[in-house]
Amino acid sequence: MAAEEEEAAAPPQKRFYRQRAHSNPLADHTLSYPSRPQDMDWAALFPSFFPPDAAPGTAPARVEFVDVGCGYGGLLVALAERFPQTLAVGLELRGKVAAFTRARIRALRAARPGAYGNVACVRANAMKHLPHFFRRAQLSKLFLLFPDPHFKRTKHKWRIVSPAMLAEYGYVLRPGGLVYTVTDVPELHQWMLRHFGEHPLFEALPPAQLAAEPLLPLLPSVTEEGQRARRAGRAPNSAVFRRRPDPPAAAP
Ligand SMILES: C[S@@+](CC[C@H](N)C(=O)[O-])C[C@H]1O[C@@H](n2cnc3c(N)ncnc32)[C@H](O)[C@@H]1O
Repeated sequence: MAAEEEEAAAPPQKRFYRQRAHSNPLADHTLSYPSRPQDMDWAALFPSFFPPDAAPGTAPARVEFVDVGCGYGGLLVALAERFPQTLAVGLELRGKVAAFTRARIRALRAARPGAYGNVACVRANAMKHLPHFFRRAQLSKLFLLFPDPHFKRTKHKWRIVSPAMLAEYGYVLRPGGLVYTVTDVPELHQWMLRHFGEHPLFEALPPAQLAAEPLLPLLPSVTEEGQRARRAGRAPNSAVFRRRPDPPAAAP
């Protein structure tokens, strides 16, 4: 095996990918993103789902799950194992963290050919560019796991849950699609409950459906932040919100 391939196949070490805990999502970052969803080169991220010999007219595979602020990729790995036929992408603002997650997925793919081909990570600012990546009603699941709490009132505008962001989540999610939130910060949990509760496009999942939601028990401990919270004895607060059907069009 060539040295380059060996390097690509080795699991990455976090000490080479350290970065400041927070990145200002409103700052100017040098990010590349497509002008429109149809301009995104998804085949480069998920080559096994875009075979060159696909029959003409075959509908191209599309991302269905998005992990907003995926960090070091723990959820993506779990999704790859549980939903191997569903494309899932993690959006991560911090460059080195996104690079770690990409290297982690590369190493997993090399270690188990045929597996992990359905997950990928993109360095992106979900607060600015979500509709550049995804079409209207494209997604069935969105994950907001341990989002940055930004405690100070002056930084609340950096939070990934806000009326403006909910309008975008409502745009990219299909009716019936689900948003999963987990946080170990009770005040942020209340903030998310309030914003989703007040938004006309979302409703909290009724308790009986929440209890039967198969992914929910997994989410608090599958990511690196979740494991950190668990080690520190901080309890996770979870919620699931459903995208309501579109309201009827107004009469002309
Ligand atoms: C506290 S970490 C949680 C990471 C992961 N979800 C977990 O549970 O381990 C929050 C992550 O969201 C990322 N993030 C914050 N704002 C973002 C944005 N606007 N777009 C994409 N990622 C963002 C941060 O860089 C950070 O890695």
